[in-house]
Formats: sequence, structure tokens, C-alpha cells
Amino acid sequence: LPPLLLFRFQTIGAAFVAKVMSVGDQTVTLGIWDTAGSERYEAMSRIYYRGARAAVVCYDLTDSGSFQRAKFWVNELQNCEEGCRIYLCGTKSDLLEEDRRKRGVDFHDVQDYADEIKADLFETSSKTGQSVDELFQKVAEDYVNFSAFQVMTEDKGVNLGQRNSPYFYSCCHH
Ligand SMILES: Nc1nc2c(ncn2[C@@H]2O[C@H](COP(=O)(O)OP(=O)(O)OP(=O)(O)O)[C@@H](O)[C@H]2O)c(=O)[nH]1
Repeated sequence: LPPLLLFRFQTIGAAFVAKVMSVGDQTVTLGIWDTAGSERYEAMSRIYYRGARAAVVCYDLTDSGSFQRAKFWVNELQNCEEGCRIYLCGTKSDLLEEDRRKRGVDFHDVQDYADEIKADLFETSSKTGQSVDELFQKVAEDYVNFSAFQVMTEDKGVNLGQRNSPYFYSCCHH
């Protein structure tokens, strides 16, 4: 490897990826911003999650401090982004599989917290891919189901034939 590739860089600002998902007979394109976790870039992260419909708040399953920092972001989202569904995501589950003693965050404590904030909870691994697809599938399903529910309960109703309807421009294609 060229020497430069041996370094791992912190996310600065944010990285973006689009992921096309199927939910029943619908296709949903998720626009995913991976924002910087470091407090140093806190103000910048805010720019990216403004108006988000879902947030995956990650913490390291082996590091209790990271769970405390995740709670900070949950509070931020609850205060600033009313329509944003929250998903808690414990990362590096492969390390726990190797050695259970590495768990730094008790599962039941997180589950209680998830219930309290009405969030879904996933324990994932980027290394093995465990539960990653399930997590994004749930995000897409909730988006479709929740949007449909919103349309049904709109006071005035929504005319989907109207080109300037905000629903027409949502990421949800039929
Ligand atoms: N064993 C294991 N290590 C992981 C996993 N995910 C990330 N890592 C390691 O943890 C370190 C940090 O991973 P990142 O994904 O860059 O962390 P991040 O939270 O995005 O960091 P920022 O970009 O600073 O926000 C790296 O050394 C990764 O190799 C995982 O699922 N399993």
C-alpha cells in the first residue's frame, strides 16, 4: 500500500451514500449521511441531519463512554428534529462474539433506554455485516409505513397528482 493509505482519517463534515431498498412492491431510496461523531465537528453534523426523517445513532458496544455520547445526540435530535425516528445501533458486535467480557454496555440498560425514547435497537458489526441489512430494512419500512400513515391522517388530504405536493418529491417511488 502507498504510505498514505495506511492512515485512518476521521470523518470531517460528512460522507453521503444513496441506498435503494425494496419495501413490499415499493422502491425507496435512502439518502444516508455519515456525519462526524467527534464533538469537534458537532456544529457541522447539525447541518447534515436537519430535516432528517431517520437517524441511526451509533455507539461502540465495548465502550460505555460512547453510549453516553450517543445519548447526547439522541437529546439533540429529540430537541431539534421532531419528525425524526431514532434507531440505536451498537457497533462491533463481532468483538463480543470473540469475548463476552468485552461488552461495555449492558444490553438491558440500552433496551430500557430505547423503550423510553421509542427507538429501535440493533447490535451490528461492520466486520461481519451482522444485522446491518436488517437495520436499514427497518428504517426503509418505517419510512414507508409512517409516511403512508401521515398521508392518511392529513387534515386536508394530499393530492398526489399535484406536482408541487411535498409528497410527490419524497424519495418514495411507486
Ligand atoms: N472489530 C470491529 N472493528 C470495527 C468495526 N467497525 C469499526 N471498527 C474499527 O473501529 C475504528 C473506528 O471505525 P470508524 O468506522 O472509522 O469509526 P467512526 O465512528 O465512523 O469514526 P469517525 O469517522 O471519527 O466518526 C476503526 O479502527 C475500525 O476498524 C466492527 O464492526 N468491528
